[in-house]
Amino acid sequence: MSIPTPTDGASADPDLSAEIDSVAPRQVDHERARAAVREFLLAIGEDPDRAGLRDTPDRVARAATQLFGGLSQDPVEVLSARFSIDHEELIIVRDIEIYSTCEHHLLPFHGVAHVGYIPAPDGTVTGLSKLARLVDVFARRPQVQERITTQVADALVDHLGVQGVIVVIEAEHLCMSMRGVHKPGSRTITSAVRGQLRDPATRAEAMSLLLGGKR
Ligand SMILES: Nc1nc2c(ncn2[C@@H]2O[C@H](COP(=O)(O)OP(=O)(O)OP(=O)(O)O)[C@@H](O)[C@H]2O)c(=O)[nH]1
Ligand SMILES: [Zn+2]
Repeated sequence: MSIPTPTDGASADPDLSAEIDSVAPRQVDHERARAAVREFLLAIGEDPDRAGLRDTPDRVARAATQLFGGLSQDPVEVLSARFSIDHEELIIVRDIEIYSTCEHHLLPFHGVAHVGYIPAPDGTVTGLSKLARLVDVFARRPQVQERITTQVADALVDHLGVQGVIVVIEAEHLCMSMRGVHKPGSRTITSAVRGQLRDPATRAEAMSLLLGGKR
């Protein structure tokens, strides 16, 4: 499979350029989620009081706290871990496993994210794990893949002051695999490129490191 040359991931869709500064914590309302799942089980013709389902509303509500935990997390906080190592060249973390939930069907999509950036001119970087945490902050929300890609790139520009960033996400959407069009195995690839990485030579170097002999 070949990856298309990434284009600027910016979009005219206001949803895609949604404000990513400090978010007001939005904790899952456990009791409300529990009641909604019980109601949903009734709606599909199930008996929520049968033995196998009795604890399901509670389990789903607890799972939602993890799956949508990103709604109460602040990307600014993740990127507050920073230090200067006087490095002004490309830094890439690739193959970051990503699990998210499609906002159209509330079904999972999963795959890998690759994040590369050129630090700010003063050589300030963030911890490598923070790039993966940043991906999770945005993935653990009801999402579309394009928005996660855009939000990760913009967070690095806005809150780490990077000179350039490239984000590529490859994922399989279960809403396309197990229902609807029924195309298991199809992969959606999205990219966002900002700043110096929009230069064709720098972008080409980043892409070859990012895909690192995988294809
Ligand atoms: N662009 C984009 N589309 C997505 C994403 N996740 C799911 N979708 C699509 O959202 C669309 C919703 O289309 P609708 O016609 O409103 O819903 P639907 O009738 O369930 O569509 P089908 O999936 O084609 O059965 C579908 O084409 C999905 O494939 C995503 O991350 N990005
Ligand atoms: Zn979907």
